[in-house]
Amino acid sequence: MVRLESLTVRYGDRSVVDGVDLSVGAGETVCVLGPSGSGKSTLLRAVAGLAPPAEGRVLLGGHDQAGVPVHRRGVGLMFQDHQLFPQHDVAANVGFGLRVRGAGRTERAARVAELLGLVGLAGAGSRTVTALSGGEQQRVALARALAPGPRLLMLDEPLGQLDRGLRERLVVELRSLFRRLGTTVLAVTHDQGEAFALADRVVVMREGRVEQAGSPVEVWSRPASEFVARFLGFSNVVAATVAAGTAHCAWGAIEVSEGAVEGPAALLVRPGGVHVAATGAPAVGRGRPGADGPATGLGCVVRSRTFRGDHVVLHLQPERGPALEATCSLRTAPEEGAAVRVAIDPAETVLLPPSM
Ligand SMILES: Nc1ncnc2c1ncn2[C@@H]1O[C@H](COP(=O)(O)OP(=O)(O)OP(=O)(O)O)[C@@H](O)[C@H]1O
Repeated sequence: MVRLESLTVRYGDRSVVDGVDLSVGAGETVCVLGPSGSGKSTLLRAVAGLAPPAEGRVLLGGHDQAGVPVHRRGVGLMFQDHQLFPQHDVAANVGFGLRVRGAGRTERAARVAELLGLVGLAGAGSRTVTALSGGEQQRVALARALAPGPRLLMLDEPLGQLDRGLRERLVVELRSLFRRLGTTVLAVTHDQGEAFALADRVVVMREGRVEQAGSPVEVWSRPASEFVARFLGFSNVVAATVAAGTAHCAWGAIEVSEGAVEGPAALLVRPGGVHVAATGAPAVGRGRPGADGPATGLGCVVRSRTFRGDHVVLHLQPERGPALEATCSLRTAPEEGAAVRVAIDPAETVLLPPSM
């Protein structure tokens, strides 16, 4: 449905999108994820025809879109600030694209009613858009983008301005709606939770380039780089050297898979893989084990605890190496200031390429 070949978009002499190759299959939902300024919106604008490529090609349905204007690309756009027409009611907003295309009054009314039903706003056609809640406005914007039956729906931070609870609910609704309609979707967001809940495939961007692409599970379980790991919120990353199935790092020696590439690397430890046991011993004045001892008894001090509903996140200062984050149950969480020993579970680690 969508194919980007070495797509580059420049502002002045700066490549904001830099040689991106990406495909989106029919009926697939792809979410482009990345920090602010990584080029996500520009990528979307290039596909829509709002930002001309400096190099490379945009193909939709196999056809090169060079020179094809926005309104002839057959794409539906929905932006963060949903840009509804405040002077028109809900039905006129949803029917806007149909009217532009010359659809008659009866056809328009039927299609608008159908779409309002789809987005859970049946019967709301005569309401004023300014009197709707943020979530309702979002649904109207979605119905408007879907109304002309676009072959591709593009969403830019679709749920950006809504509160967390509403976003989580809408993401689930959107996903089932897209599945039902078989809509092809290319969305951009900086919110990884949103991307992971919505997408069949996520694409992580960094400074105009694709850093990693894969299913949510693949990216989550095997981040390709320290950048991706940190972007996903993992902070336990340390420089390591791999030799004979062991990663040697400041936190100790940790078993890795037999086939692991030897030499310099970075090691990610998931917070759930940092197992904490209280020592009862004072935090200071402990004997220091060797700099590369086994990571089964790394002494740490609990710097802070953050309550997260069903678990507690502990911020630990190890006796050597960078800070560590651990999760544990409410029942077993040690107090701030407590001295603990941690064991690192090798099954909860990921070897990453060495960081630059
Ligand atoms: N019209 C423009 N002229 C010059 N520079 C621009 C223009 N539009 C965007 N940029 C720059 O291009 C870079 C990428 O912007 P873009 O909006 O694509 O990033 P983004 O990843 O979508 O960010 P955000 O999440 O903040 O929206 C930014 O550094 C931005 O300042």
